[in-house]
Amino acid sequence: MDADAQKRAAAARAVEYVQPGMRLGLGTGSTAKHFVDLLGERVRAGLKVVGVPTSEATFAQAKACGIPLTTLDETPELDLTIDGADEVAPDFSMIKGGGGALLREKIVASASSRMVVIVDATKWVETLGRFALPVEVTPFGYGATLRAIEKAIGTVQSGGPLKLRQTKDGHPFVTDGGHWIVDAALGRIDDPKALARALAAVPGVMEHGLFVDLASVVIIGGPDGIKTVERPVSS
Ligand SMILES: O=C[C@H](O)[C@H](O)[C@H](O)COP(=O)(O)O
Repeated sequence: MDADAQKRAAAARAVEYVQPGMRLGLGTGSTAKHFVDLLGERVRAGLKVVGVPTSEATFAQAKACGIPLTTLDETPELDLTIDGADEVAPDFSMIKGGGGALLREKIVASASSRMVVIVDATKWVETLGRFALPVEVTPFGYGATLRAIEKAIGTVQSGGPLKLRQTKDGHPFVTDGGHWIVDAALGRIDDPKALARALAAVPGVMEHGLFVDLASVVIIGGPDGIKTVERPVSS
């Protein structure tokens, strides 16, 4: 099985967590796209659910698939969110935001009773940080915010290059919320909770891609099949 087939297999397993009548958070990215696709098949076969998309891309896909959609204004509490991730560690801390959807993804996941994360086996890592950590910032005061992010990281661990995410034509990548993204190449993140707190305290940071204490199940699609891991009981 190649990586894409592993993602689809994980997504297919995640569909089994969906029950009739559920209010669902619909994730973003190439793995979540498989889930939305498979959920659409179930909906067209008669399953009744309602979804809140975490990005404009997922909104368009879910709508095209015929999945009934709502918003967090109409439906502020969700039963289950299914989403991908860029890295997941054994304590279920994660890096998300490789596709730039982290802010809406975190709001939707936080409004959900459960979050099921679907990944291929390459994303399951011992320590987070090989994937550059996305930090979403408001464009106003960008230079000052960048310095403050650097300092905040320095209070917790050693830093690394911070890079403004750009489109192919050299313009800043703009998120669905109208913000920019700084990718922090940290190499390793030994204390995700402490780093999450430090980054959240920086004015100008709208959200960061560290998701801690949110996922309850991780479904990993590997070359030899699917593995489902339940969140360890925290001490
Ligand atoms: O912003 C994007 C999201 O956090 C994605 O869920 C994450 O980047 C994983 O995406 P993919 O499934 O495409 O690797």
